[in-house]
Amino acid sequence: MSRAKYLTGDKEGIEEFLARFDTFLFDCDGVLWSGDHMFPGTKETLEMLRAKDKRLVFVTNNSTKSRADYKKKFDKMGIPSDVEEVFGSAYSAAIYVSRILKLPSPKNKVYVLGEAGIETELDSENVPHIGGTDPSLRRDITQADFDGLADGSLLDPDVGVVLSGLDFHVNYLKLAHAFTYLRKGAVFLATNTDSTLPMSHTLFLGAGAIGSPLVTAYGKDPVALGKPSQAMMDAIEGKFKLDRNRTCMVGDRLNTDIQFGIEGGLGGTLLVLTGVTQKEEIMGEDKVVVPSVYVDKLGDLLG
Ligand SMILES: O=C(O)[C@H](O)[C@H](O)COP(=O)(O)O
Ligand SMILES: [Mg+2]
Repeated sequence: MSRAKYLTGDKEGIEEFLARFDTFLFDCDGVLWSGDHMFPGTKETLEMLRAKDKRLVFVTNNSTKSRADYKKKFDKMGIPSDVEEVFGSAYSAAIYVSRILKLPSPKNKVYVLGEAGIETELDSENVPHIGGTDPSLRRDITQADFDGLADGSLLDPDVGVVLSGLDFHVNYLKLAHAFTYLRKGAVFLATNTDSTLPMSHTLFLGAGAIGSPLVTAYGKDPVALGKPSQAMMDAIEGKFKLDRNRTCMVGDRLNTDIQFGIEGGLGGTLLVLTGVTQKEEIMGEDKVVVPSVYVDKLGDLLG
């Protein structure tokens, strides 16, 4: 038995739950889709919520895509959306660096371990950056690299931050650059530290797994700016003027999405079982992170 209420098939319970909220914060991977495969009923459920005048915000930890990239994905999936409804961990990290950390220029340059989504969002906040998708880094490390990192001749003196995210092109050379900047005093940030990535209806290495070599070598954890970080929730509240009590977080992962909603004091959290979390993880009276309600898949909200 779970403290969370099971709503699949409970038409009345669904209607009552949805009526409690004006805004739904939607996680993406594992809730709307698995990679490019949209779950059945997703499009219709989002349309139903919009027809009820609910406001939707797409809050993803996937930092490989920018807000504009997600808008293109929504368009490709046939999901009506506005780019301003997307708030990803890459954007969350970019505004943290530019508006909260605010290192004095020129020492505010970011070394990126990640994909173009991070670079695009740093550009949107006029934050200088290196690394990332630089093709010159997609090769084996050489003795000259070791020597150049050691004597500093390969280092950019303006790098003040290392930002780690999901990187499908990670290698020893990129990690060696990031590690050396950390040892030189750079601030250690992460877009998110999800251990796994839901993809093709199974799990692969997530951003947290990609950045873990740095954590092991450097001996310190990064400050993560994605879910469950409340810096992200505060930024979302500020941008969308949330009434937290009338806001619900919809997610597939207990230690990011549901924890994000609970720690953010939202009116409710809804777990779907199409992503990372399995039903057994919310069963039993001893579980710490438990959603308000759960369904097998998002489309079950259609009743
Ligand atoms: O490893 C990652 O970055 C995450 O698994 C992934 O991107 C999660 O995306 P979300 O479920 O927050 O949309
Ligand atoms: Mg997810």
